[in-house]
This record gives sequence, structure tokens and C-alpha cells, in this order.
Amino acid sequence: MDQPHVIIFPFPLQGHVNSMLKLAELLCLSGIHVTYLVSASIHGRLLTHTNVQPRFNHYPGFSFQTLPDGLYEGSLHNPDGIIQMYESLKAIAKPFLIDLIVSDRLSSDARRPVTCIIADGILSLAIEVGEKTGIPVIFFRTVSACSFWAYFCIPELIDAGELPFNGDNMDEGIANVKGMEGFLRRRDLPSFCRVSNLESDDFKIVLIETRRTPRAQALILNTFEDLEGSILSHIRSVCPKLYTIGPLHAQLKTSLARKTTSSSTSSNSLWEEDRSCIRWLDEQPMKSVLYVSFGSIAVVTRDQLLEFWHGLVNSGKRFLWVMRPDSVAGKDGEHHIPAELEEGTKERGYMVGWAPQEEVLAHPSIGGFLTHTGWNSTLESILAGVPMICWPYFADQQVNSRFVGEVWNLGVDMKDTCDRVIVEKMINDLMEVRRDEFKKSADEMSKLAKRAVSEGGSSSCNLDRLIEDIRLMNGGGATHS
Ligand SMILES: O=c1ccn([C@@H]2O[C@H](COP(=O)(O)OP(=O)(O)O[C@H]3O[C@H](CO)[C@@H](O)[C@H](O)[C@H]3O)[C@@H](O)[C@H]2O)c(=O)[nH]1
Ligand SMILES: C[C@H]1CC[C@@H]2C(C(=O)O)=CO[C@@H](O)[C@@H]21
Repeated sequence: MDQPHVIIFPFPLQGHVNSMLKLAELLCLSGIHVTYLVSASIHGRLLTHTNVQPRFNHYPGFSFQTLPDGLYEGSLHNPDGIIQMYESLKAIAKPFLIDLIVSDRLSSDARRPVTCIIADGILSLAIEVGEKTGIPVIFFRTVSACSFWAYFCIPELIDAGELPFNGDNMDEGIANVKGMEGFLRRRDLPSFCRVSNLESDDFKIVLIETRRTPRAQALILNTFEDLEGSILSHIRSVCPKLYTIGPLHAQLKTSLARKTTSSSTSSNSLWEEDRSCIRWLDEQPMKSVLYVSFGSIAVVTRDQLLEFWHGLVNSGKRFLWVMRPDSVAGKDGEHHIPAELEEGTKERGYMVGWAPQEEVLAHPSIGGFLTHTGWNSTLESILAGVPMICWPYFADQQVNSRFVGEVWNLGVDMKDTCDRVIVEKMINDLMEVRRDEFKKSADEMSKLAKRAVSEGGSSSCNLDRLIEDIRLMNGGGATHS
């Protein structure tokens, strides 16, 4: 009964739900009570496609809480979708969350009233909920430190006249993101910066949400000091209470191994995982397969699909490709697939609608990852020591891919191109020509990631510190208004 009680509130998207549910499980492992707030549709998909139910049954202090109906359910890869999502969150989630806390519906004989809110760092509405209810708010921004910092510096870019820019010279250097001088170009800024009008709503939303971060009591990032230390020191100048606790998927594995006998995986997939690809991988030679996945939001045009497909087949390498059912724009099933692509895929390829990605990346047959550099995918690749070909789609991904290619030397960045000849060349560079060079840096970074989450490592100590600080929060007592 004396355990703290935390509400965890992710932005309703796979990449956010995934890492925040991992944090929820880590807090549960230390005895903290957790209410995890999601839409009914995400809750339903988790129940259908994962083992969350039996997994969380081990933690009597855990419960899901669903939001009322009416949240925007459409796609989020366009400005309109993002704007609609924010409007619906403000209209529905904010009053619901205030009422949930003020009415004290979540407490029981076994659970205290809410003592802390851990909200997605892109949901600053939680600050207002905290102000109304007196409950302290911690932000968890689920993107990289480098992309967070690039977002945060947007006002400085505007003041210095570096934003807005027209699309003519995308290789022009950017001078006003501290710590990234010398390698950051226009094309590497978060995709929201590619606007000619600074009044555009999606640009303003991410800018405002990011600049509100210091209003939270603390900030959690899913990263580790050895990976992003130099950028983290800049972030600490505006958010001094910063917990770097990643890679979270590795942290959770380590904690589960230490504290339980469970060996089950912690899948948080919103799609059905097709495990047949693991059997296919079992039959392939070591490090011979390129894994291809663009995460949960990215959509490719039919032309882009064909460029990737030709590049993959022409490279002569084996590939495992995740093609979500909704990932090709305007797909109507009637388009003709060239015979050479069908043939090349039959010989050396395998396609699934959704894969058990963490397990795929850890498979000995995987030698490279063609990725959109969503932050979870990037961290999963880093932990597994798998070099990357980056094809960033939107948001933070443009910054992540620059760091993968230019700062960490973990692969190549092919942003803003989609041409079969380039795809083929990048694959050959990654899997053959520069393979040893990339493998060496990938192995080194993987070791550092594992060290960060092991006992005494920076992320492990920071997680302990976060848990201690949550224990010191007694809630504020609701200011019933
Ligand atoms: O077949 C698949 C494909 C993906 N995944 C998982 O899905 C997650 C995808 O997350 P991420 O790589 O971060 O990509 P998005 O789903 O695109 O994530 C969104 O959220 C991230 C975190 O905020 C941002 O970094 C991204 O830019 C944003 O698009 C990862 O954990 C993958 O392991 C699977 O399990 N199976
Ligand atoms: C839909 C996008 C708005 C911003 C979010 C984000 C972030 O910066 O936190 C990254 O990509 C998307 O998941 C979100």
C-alpha cells in the first residue's frame, strides 16, 4: 500500500507505446504501482497481438486504463493527421486525466492515489494536468537526445536566420545547433523544419511541445551516456534533472533476468508478428541477410517500392523485408510486379507483414539493417551490433540517420534519395566493401550499450535514481477545482 502510484501516458503510436510500456514493466519490477493510459484501440491490439496480459498479471500493482472513445485514429505521417491527433488529445485525454486523478478512481485498498505522472515528452498537456491536480510530472521523450536537441534549438535557428530555408541547397551547413556545428546540414534537421511557412501548424506543435520540456520536474531519455554524452551535456543546461536509462529493451531484459525466472520476450507489437521469418533466417548463412523495415508509420510510394525492390534484388544479397499491410501508398493489389523481382525474391528474399524485430536483429544470420532510423529501431540495431543503411522518413529520423552515418560510423545515410542504383551500391558497401569497418564500430557500440544497462552501468544507476526519486514523490494532493 505504501508503494508510489505512477500514471504512464504515451503518445498513441507504436514507437512510443513500446518504450513506455518497457519503462512501465521496469517500474513494476521494482514494486511501483503503474496505471498505463492508452486508447481502447491500442489496448485491444496489445491484447490481441502480444502476451501483455499474462506478462503483467505478475504485477498486481499494474493496470491498463483506456481513454474515452473519440481520439483521432487516422494516419500520422501527414501534417493534417498530427494536428487532428493533438486536437483530439486536448479535447478528450486532458479532461479525462484530470477527472481520473481528482475523483481518485484509481486508488483502492491496495493502491495509493496517483503520486506521479510520467507523460510522453510530446504531450505537454500533462503539465496543465499536473498544475490542476498538484501531481508532479516527469516527461519521457521517446526520441534520441540528438534529435530532441535539434528540435529544441529551432528558435535559435530562426533568430539566426537559418530557418526557414528554401529547398534549393539542402547541403548548406547549420551553425546554430550547439554541439552539431560542422556536420549538421539543412537536410539533417527534423523533417518538420522543411517548411517555407513557420506558421504551419504541425511545425508549431512540435516546436511548442519541445520548448515546454523544462516545465516538467525531470526528463527521461531512452539513450545512454556513451552514445550521446556530448549532446546530453547541452540538454542538461536546460533540463538539469535528466535520466538516461536506455537502451530500455536491454535494461528490461537484464532486470527480468536478475529478478525473475521468466524467459519470455516482452513484445509490445500492435501488429501480429509473423515468426516464420525466424525459421527462414535459421537456414541462411551467418551475417548474410539484410533486414529491411521502415517501422510503424512510414509509407512508400509505388515508385519508391520498386526502386528499393530492384536495388535489393540487383545487389544479389539475401533480404528479409517487413512490408506492413498499410505501408504502400495507394496500393490496390492490381499492379504488376516485374518477373525478375518475383524471381529474385523467391531465390534470396523473404517478406512478412510484421516481424519479431528484436529477435530478428539478434539473429546470427543478420548482417545489416535497412531502416527508417526510428529511435527504437536504431537502438535495437545498436544493441545487436548490426550496421545500418538509413532511409529516414520523417520527424526525428533525419537527425538520427546523420548521427549513424557521420558521428557514430555505424553505417551509411541515403536520405533524400531512392534510386535502385544507389540502393544496390549502399547494400554492397554495407555488406561487403566496408563491412569490417562498420562491424568494428557496431561491435564496440554494442558493448558500450550492454555495459550501460549492466549492474553499475550509467543507465542502470540512472534508473535506480529515477525509482528513488519517484519514491520521494508523495503526489500533491488534488486541488479539486
Ligand atoms: O516488423 C516490425 C517492425 C517494427 N517493430 C518494432 O516497432 C518499433 C518501431 O519503433 P521505431 O523504430 O521507433 O519506429 P516508429 O514506429 O516509426 O516510431 C515512431 O516513434 C519513434 C519514437 O518516438 C520515433 O523515433 C519515430 O521517428 C516515430 O516514427 C520497434 O521497437 C521495432 O522493434 C517490430 O516489432 N516489428
Ligand atoms: C507524430 C510525430 C510528432 C512528433 C513525434 C515524435 C517526437 O519527436 O517525439 C517523433 O515522431 C513521431 O512519433 C511523433
